[in-house]
Amino acid sequence: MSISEKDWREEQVRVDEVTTKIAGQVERLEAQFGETKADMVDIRKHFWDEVTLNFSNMEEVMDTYFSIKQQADVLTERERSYRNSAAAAAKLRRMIDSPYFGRIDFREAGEPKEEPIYLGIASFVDEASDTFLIYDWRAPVSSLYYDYPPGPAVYQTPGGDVAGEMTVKRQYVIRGHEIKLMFDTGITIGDELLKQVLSRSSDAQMKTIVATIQKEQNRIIRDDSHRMLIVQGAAGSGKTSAALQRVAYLLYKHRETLKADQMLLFSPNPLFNSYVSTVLPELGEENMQQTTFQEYLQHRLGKDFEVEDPFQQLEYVLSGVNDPDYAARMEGIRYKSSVSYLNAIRAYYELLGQEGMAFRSIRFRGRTVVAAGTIKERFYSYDRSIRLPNRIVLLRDWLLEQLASFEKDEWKKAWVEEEIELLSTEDYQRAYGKMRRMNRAQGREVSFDDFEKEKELLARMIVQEQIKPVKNRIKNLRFVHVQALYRQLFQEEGVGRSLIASNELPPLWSHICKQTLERLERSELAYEDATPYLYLSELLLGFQTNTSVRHVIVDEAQDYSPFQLEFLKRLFPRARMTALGDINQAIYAHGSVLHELDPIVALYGPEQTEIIRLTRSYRSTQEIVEFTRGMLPGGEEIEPFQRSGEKPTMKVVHSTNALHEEIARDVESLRAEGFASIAIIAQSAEESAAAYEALRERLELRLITKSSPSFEQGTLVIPAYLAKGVEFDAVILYNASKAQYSREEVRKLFYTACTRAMHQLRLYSLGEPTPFVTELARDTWEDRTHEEANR
Ligand SMILES: Nc1ncnc2c1ncn2[C@@H]1O[C@H](COP(=O)(O)OP(=O)(O)OP(=O)(O)O)[C@@H](O)[C@H]1O
Repeated sequence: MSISEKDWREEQVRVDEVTTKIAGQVERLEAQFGETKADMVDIRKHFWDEVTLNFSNMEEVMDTYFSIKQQADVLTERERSYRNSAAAAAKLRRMIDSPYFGRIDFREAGEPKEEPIYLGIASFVDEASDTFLIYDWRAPVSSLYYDYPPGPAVYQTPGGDVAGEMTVKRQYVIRGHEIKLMFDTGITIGDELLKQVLSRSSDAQMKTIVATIQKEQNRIIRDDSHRMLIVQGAAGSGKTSAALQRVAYLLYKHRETLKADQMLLFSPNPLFNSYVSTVLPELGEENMQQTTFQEYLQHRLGKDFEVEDPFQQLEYVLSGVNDPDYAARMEGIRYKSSVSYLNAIRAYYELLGQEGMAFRSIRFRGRTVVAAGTIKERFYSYDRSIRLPNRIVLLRDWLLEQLASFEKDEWKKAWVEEEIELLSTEDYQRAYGKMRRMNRAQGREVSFDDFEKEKELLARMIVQEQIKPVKNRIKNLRFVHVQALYRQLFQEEGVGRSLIASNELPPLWSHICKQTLERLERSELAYEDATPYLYLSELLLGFQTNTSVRHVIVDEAQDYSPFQLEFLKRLFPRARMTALGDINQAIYAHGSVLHELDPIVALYGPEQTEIIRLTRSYRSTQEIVEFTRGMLPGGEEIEPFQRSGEKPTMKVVHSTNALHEEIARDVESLRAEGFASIAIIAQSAEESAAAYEALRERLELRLITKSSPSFEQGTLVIPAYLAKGVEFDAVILYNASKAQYSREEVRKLFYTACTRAMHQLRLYSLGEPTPFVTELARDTWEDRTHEEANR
């Protein structure tokens, strides 16, 4: 639908009017917070002038207290008002440049006239006329823009549904308060603006998509009625984007009660955090908290074990094929993340309620205070109907009593006397001072005329100091020997075998047991053992919980095992969860929760769970999507967005030298074509490092490793698993050979790597190419093997 000259002029006039008003408002706000700031400085400077200090009697002390409090309250109030006006001004300042991106004209049923509604990143009300010149994209009425083409339409409000007719739907690109592009959308016309947006260059950081949110994505963003929202979406279908706009939406909708730091995003790797960190600030919202599951495991288990991270595990899976233990490890990885193992651990916990608990003796200075056997006896003497973690609490209290009675006579022991003699004058003085303070705090004023009395007190204090760590260990329930209990599951005569249903027992179980025990012996915890170990420990000792987090978003959820999600549910008992994933990008060797949706749906039950599927892929050109989807069974369901480019290419070379020459030349030509972000994707960290070493002499480029702090624009060499979730203008697949990619286990990794490309995908193969490509329809890719280098 073409827009008339007159319409353009009128729209530009409106943009000018609105931006002038916004600028006026910004000026007023700035003046206002300038004043507040001056006030704050003044209050800080003269704080004590306004306060009368008098401590002569209780009444005066109280007066002094209240006068200080009053001053402090005034200051806090000014600071809050300053922060609020500063945030409002910052948001509006962004809107001067681009005040809005959409318009709908909507006539409510029963009303004579339609009303134009303009949508922007925040609402703007004209103070003079008290009318909304711009509506926040998250306002109830704004959902019409995302959900309907022109015609009959309905939106929901807290007061009920509002039906009517949409007569115009218009999209704008406004920059520097000038309309650059403007489209009217009809039923038959595709999304012009989306096409424009998608053909741009990729960025080192993700961008907001508010102007072009698609209907099915809008469902994800606005779903507020389920405890668990699962999004299963193809590569590039906007899962992460939708999740981030969802955070912004929820912060807006629940602005009175929900704060950004009550929302937590679990991302696939630390690099990803920097990639998505600009989206919310761009929308004028604060960033949510971000972490990785590994960070949490490390925090909880890092003191006791060397905890393997998922990337180390994956490197082994990729490169350890010739290791004699490989098959057992692979089977172990799969089994230890399965529902069957989760059930076995739960059954183990039940069993431990009856028998088999393991404890550590309580010892002090090499002597046993309470032996492990005695602790065990005591534990099983408690009523079996008391829940196991509660019995442990009873045990803890009992052990503390035992320790206290042990401590009572300890000060008379010879070692204490020796310790006193060994005290330097300084230590003595310090101990003496401390003793006096302690006594005073307990209301005892002791005179130290009596040498014997003084020595006794000192001796008691020495014992108290030394016994403190033992007491703390008891308080922290360290007397429960979780390591031995976990080990027990794998011991030859152990219980593991009996707990696992015989048809579920992995064939290589004995070998898995041997491997696991050897590793535990070295105080190492394999990635596949880390969550089960922690889960068992929490079942026994009580789950640690975080009740302040209200919303947990799990990105790349296909990489989580049922254990891990169960864990998150327990850890955040008051949170809703959004899990985003793509089963086709499940790169780890373990089973994925998304594979069969059952375990993930079972987490909160089907009534509280909503599943949304996204099949349209926005990232890559139609040619790249047609190529990559062929690699997957059922891939034909993935729909490309109509944006054309070149077909992916494959070039076979026969020496590493030729490989590097060709890649270097290709990068130069891609740069010359204006592509700013180019990734050379290798299979593993090892291969990336080798590629980087060889290419750095020929090209300016950066190597990305798991400890790189952020992505930057430019040419990168990166292992496939770190490129997850991220995108590049052009992707060069470093060595798509049969030797590297033929096992089924790496198909998804290969798919993930190829789907990172937005505009160009070029594959190189040293020797025979991967069957993942050669078995694809021949018209989906181009063979450039026999082309001259200088095409
Ligand atoms: N509605 C939209 N408007 C504009 N761009 C969009 C839209 N939806 C998705 N995109 C773009 O498509 C690309 C892919 O989106 P995103 O990274 O969110 O997908 P994803 O499903 O998380 O992908 P993957 O699973 O492959 O990591 C991004 O560049 C994003 O900006």
